[in-house]
Amino acid sequence: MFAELLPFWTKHWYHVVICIVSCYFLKLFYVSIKGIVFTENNRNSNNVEQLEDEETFFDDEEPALPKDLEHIPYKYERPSETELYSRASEFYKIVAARRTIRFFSSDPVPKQVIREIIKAAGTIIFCYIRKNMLYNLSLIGTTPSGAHTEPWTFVVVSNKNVKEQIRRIVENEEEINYKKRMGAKWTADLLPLRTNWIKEYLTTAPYLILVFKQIYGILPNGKKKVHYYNEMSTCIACGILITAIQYAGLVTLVSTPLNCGAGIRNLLRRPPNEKLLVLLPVGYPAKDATVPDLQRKSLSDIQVEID
Ligand SMILES: N[C@@H](Cc1ccc(O)c(I)c1)C(=O)O
Repeated sequence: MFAELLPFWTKHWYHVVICIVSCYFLKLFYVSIKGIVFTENNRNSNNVEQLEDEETFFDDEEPALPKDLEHIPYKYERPSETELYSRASEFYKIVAARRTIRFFSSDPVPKQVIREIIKAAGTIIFCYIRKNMLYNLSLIGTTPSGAHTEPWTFVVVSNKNVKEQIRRIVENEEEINYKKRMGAKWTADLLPLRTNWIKEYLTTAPYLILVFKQIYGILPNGKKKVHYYNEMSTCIACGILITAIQYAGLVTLVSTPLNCGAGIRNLLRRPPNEKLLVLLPVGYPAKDATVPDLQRKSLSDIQVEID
């Protein structure tokens, strides 16, 4: 059979060689691109213990939840229809008073208040620094999540020095964002809000809450655990967080620092499975705080009823 194919090889050998050489260069190209992307994602990460993708893989045998998970009766007291309406209206009044605040008082807020707020949202990591070491303390919370994986981490920063470093990272990137990355249309659209790259609130607010989504979890055996709907679950947790801040009587601002994710993650020594979603300064508003005079869409603009 090989002898039969001999005329083919002798005629087309150079095609085969070209094919092999092309595959080799294609692989070289892939490896170098992967290297660039990986290095870019892990810049400034010297202090972080790396969990590289090659070292962890999904453990399919491990179920997300125990197979024999017990189901227990749900304790519920049905409110009257009058009570339903009055509670819904009362809640609406509380959340309707919420505004995005960019001017904060530096007055201290008891840490216990912040802990209660974050308990309402999800797992919290309280960071504190002693003798140049960063320590974490964790609690658990209420938000629903895909397969109950609770794919979030809330880092609460009150340390002056860490807040200053975060501000430096954010302002450096935001200056580039405003001057180059966002483009003329975007900056023009933001002009009425009077925002710019100078973020004083990052150092005046007593707390910065940094919300990370965990794109996968790590099992005790070091393998990856699937975190279903991790972004959606963490966004829901952020909604509960903002509402809890408002209900407690404090103010916040949802800031989304473009291009700051890796820098802040490394500064806070968070692992590579955690990606920064939003950053919320939390505290009292400054006495002379102002807000843009905005109107919200009406119910008929946002709701469609199908009976
Ligand atoms: N993140 C930037 C820019 C910004 C600000 C407000 C806003 O509604 C939008 I869209 C973008 C900043 O915080 O300045």
